[in-house]
Amino acid sequence: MPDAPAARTLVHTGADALAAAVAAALAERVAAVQAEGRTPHVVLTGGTIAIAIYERLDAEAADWSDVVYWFGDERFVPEGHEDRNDRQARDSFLDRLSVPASQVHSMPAHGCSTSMAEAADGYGASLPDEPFDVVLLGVGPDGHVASLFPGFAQVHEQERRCVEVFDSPKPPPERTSLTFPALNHTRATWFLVSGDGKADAVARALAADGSLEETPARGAHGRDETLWFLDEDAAGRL
Ligand SMILES: O=C1O[C@H](COP(=O)(O)O)[C@@H](O)[C@H](O)[C@H]1O
Repeated sequence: MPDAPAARTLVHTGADALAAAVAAALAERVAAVQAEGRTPHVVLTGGTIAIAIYERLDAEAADWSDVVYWFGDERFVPEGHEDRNDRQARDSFLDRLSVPASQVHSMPAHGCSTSMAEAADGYGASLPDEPFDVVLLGVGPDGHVASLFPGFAQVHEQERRCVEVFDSPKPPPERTSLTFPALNHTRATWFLVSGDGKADAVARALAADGSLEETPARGAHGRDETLWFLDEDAAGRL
């Protein structure tokens, strides 16, 4: 298989401009896939900039109901809890754009009938065989993506597509997360990063040398495209 193309950075003046640009780019990509006669599969992330992007998604710019939505990670708290990434996505765009619940594949919540490991494996087994169209990823100041944290064994998982995470350094402590084999089964990976607090992580992720152990974001890439949507603060140490 040919090597994935090199990552590209797209730097915007601030968080608002970044959010508007990603919202427009996502609408364009979704509409382009729909024009090919396919239903796009998009992996959602949580996080501050992601919510700002979701709030800007324009009802007229694409058919948001004809998209299948997945999650890159989730907080293992009860359904409807405000810490849930799916709750944040519902509040910021899924409900507003009347996306049917059948199009949204949430990760299991605390209170489901299985263990976290079984819940993670069940989600992994439900993932499509075809590559995702776009995987959206926020990046933590420590360089984590999804719930793959520096120094955690889950960063190196090669067999399971979704895993349980205990003792997350960022609350809440219990989570489930796609692994790199699942996250990288995608045509496009878009990193969404805003703010000075993430500038070191961005610089480490894009440096020629470095380790996945220290900066998990180094491990995510798309088969056709890897884009880093940044604001000037997040790009400040490149
Ligand atoms: O815990 C998480 O954090 C990251 C980034 O969040 P932010 O608030 O620093 O932007 C997010 O990408 C991930 O999905 C989430 O579970």
